[in-house]
Amino acid sequence: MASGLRSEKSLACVQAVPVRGSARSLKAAARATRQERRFARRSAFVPQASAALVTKEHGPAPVQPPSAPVNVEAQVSSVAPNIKVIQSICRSDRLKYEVEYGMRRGTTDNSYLVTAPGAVTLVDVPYEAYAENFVAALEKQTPLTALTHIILTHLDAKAIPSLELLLQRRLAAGAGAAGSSPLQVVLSNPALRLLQTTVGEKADKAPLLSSIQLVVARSGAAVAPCGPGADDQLKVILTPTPRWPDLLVVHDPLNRVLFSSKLFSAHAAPPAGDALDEGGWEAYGDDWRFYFECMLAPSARQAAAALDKLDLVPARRKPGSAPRVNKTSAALRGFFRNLLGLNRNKPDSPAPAAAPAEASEQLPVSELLPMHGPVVSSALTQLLVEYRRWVDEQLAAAATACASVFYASAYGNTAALAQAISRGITKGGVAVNTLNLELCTLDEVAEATRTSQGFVLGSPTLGGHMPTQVSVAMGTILREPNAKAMPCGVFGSFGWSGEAVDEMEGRLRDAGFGFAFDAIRVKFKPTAKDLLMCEESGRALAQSIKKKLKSRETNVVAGARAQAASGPQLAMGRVVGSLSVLTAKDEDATSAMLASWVSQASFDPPGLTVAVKKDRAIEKLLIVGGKFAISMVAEGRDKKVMKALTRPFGPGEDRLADLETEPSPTLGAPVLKEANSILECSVVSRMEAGDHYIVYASVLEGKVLDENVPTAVHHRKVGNHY
Ligand SMILES: Cc1cc2nc3c(=O)[nH]c(=O)nc-3n(C[C@H](O)[C@H](O)[C@H](O)COP(=O)(O)O)c2cc1C
Repeated sequence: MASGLRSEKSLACVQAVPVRGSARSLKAAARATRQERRFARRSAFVPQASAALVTKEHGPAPVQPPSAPVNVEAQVSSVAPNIKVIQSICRSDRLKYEVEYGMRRGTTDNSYLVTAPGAVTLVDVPYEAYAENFVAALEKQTPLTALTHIILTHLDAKAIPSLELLLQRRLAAGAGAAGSSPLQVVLSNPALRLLQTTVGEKADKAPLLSSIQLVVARSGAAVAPCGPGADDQLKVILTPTPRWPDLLVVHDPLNRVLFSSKLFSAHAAPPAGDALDEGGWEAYGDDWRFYFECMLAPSARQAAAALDKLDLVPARRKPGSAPRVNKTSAALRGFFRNLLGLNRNKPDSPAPAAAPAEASEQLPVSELLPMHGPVVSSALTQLLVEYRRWVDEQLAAAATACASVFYASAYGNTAALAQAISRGITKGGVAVNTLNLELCTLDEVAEATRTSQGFVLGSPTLGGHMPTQVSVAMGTILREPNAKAMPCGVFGSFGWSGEAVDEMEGRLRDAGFGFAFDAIRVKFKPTAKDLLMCEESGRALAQSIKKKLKSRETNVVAGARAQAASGPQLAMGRVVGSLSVLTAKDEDATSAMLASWVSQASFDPPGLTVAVKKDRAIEKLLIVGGKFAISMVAEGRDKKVMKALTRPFGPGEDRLADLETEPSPTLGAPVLKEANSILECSVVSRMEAGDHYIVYASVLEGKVLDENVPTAVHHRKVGNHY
């Protein structure tokens, strides 16, 4: 298709190709129409547009408002005696170059500096916005002329300016003099091609490539020293995924750390002075999971292959110059392997730890050094266990049902919608394959359609139409014989007229397709409410797919559920809870749910827990720091409330429409006028508990509205449903 990066599929934002030449932009600005000028004033999020999507046929490009400067900082910390991490940090959510939404906690781009006798190795360079700060921080750690190796675990087009700046400064500092050994840049083949086509094509930058030696990484190859011993060599392992075909990780056997690149990353900026995951799972568990769901869940097969290949085993840091043999005891190793699910197909296999470490492919790790977010140390074992579980969940879902999300996006707005819809599908228990139409081939579109049970199509409106990439892909989808039987949906961001979504909807409707949710049209950048609606729409598609698959199997009626209930489930049904309505608010997004699994959990400070099913869209609003209100339902008024909240709701539908509400005093979240008391809460922590999250919240405010009526109790017959 349009882009040169044909083999790449992508969940998130397009590989933006810079629109070159300010002169061209100025001329275009002079020709901009009134509407386009209005667009320029209103469009808040305008990163570099994708030149492949925004073509001349769409008319002159609107004036781009100057991007507000993003505050970035660089923080350097030691993570091992000879390893430093340079964290390029953005504490706002403005740097959305990968995950397009939900980046409330900022992010970091991590680079690592490994010093060994005769070698100084830099692992990764950050995104261009950090370039100046990063190079300045690096220069404080080592003269640039002392660098012997750079390993690029993944090369994004937007990180290339940082690499260029580093190489320029290195040359200016006198590197490359006759007789000096060249700087080796180790990278995978796809990254090499990207570097050659971008830097190599710029006349002023091409000489930078001749100042370095490009080394294509082979899996298992030792690429640079990491310590004094002959065996102390950084080893490269290729772990490509459709989104990141160039991905590789690097193992340091001396320090027992893995430079894990995108794996085990999170978009969260640790507090100043903290490079590690202080606070462990409680502090970052949600961030790791969110990153996994957005970035790796759509490539679960490749993520599983990478985990199998790496075979990571938690190990203690080697004291001093201890021998290289992994001393983790056989029993401990067997335990971890079971925990990580690595023995699951070989129940009778002998304890793998019996073999010496050198003979096995296992990689002992005491810390994971990812590309984004905190260094994983205290939560290491749990994160390894959870990754395996998340991957297995995705593979299990994919074995039964899969949906494809096809989209294109010039400015990232439609990409943000695609991500939220994809997450909703995943949460609904259906595997997702998200393809950026600008980066994938038509064969991939056809193959994805053939292997899916539902699909969603997203497009921005450019020049009054959907871009050619979307229209051509749509033709491919329509030609697939199985497509018509699938539930589908359309979505898109637009500026003023929004024809693309109408065109897609019209063509699909005319061809007799059935829609799982109403067309989603969002003006410019989606708000919190739009994204919540997208998640709900994704979930609606997942439900529709599952319903179709189920209708082919035996129908499980509600009564059968009770009959099939076992002793423990029947006994669990006798556990009662007080009936309440939980309402959460975030910017313009509000959601509500009936909650009877609410319990007081602390006297001082006053605190309570609520169990929230993992697939609920409201879960997104109940992250740490999220605010919510609880309305305790009064006895005698429970039937009306139950009726109003247990009916099915469409995506974006007001769940409180049938109930009388008013804003709560401090948070402004809607609360029931007829409640006997209300509580306003702030989420302190949450943990996974089977198919629910247990949310612990401190109570900020509370008020009794009706002293005389007790709270309604929710009685059930069985414990396998509410
Ligand atoms: C060159 C150009 C032409 C556009 N033409 C239209 C148009 O005809 N109608 C419209 O509603 N919006 C138009 N827009 C606005 C985009 O649809 C809007 O910015 C949208 O948020 C882009 O979505 P994206 O971020 O997914 O690319 C245009 C934008 C550009 C840059």
